[in-house]
Amino acid sequence: MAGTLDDDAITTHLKELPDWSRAGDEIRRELTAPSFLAGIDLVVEVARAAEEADHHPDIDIRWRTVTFALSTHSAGGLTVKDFDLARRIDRIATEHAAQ
Ligand SMILES: C[C@H](O)[C@H](O)[C@H]1CNC2=NC(N)=NC(=O)C2=N1
Repeated sequence: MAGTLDDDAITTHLKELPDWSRAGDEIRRELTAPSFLAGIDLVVEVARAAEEADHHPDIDIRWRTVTFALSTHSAGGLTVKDFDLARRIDRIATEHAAQ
């Protein structure tokens, strides 16, 4: 299993992910989809990517606003798996025109 990253490594990863912010042991991104259903489509695609990676975000859906939170619960902190999935979510968001 991937080990937890230290503060320096987390800061370095976050520099490449400007839409994500750290909140303790997790990173978060809030997105606004063009419509409620577009947000749901985005969530479904992220869910497929999460299953493929066997790594699952916490997801909050409020009309067109979707928030993803990533943490590696089994490791007790942030690992490369979180940043890999964050990059994947960014690509999916771009395809869905979510900001
Ligand atoms: C057995 C399986 O690999 C684990 O339960 C996975 C599933 N998805 C997970 N997702 C997240 N975010 N953190 C985990 O520690 C985690 N563990």
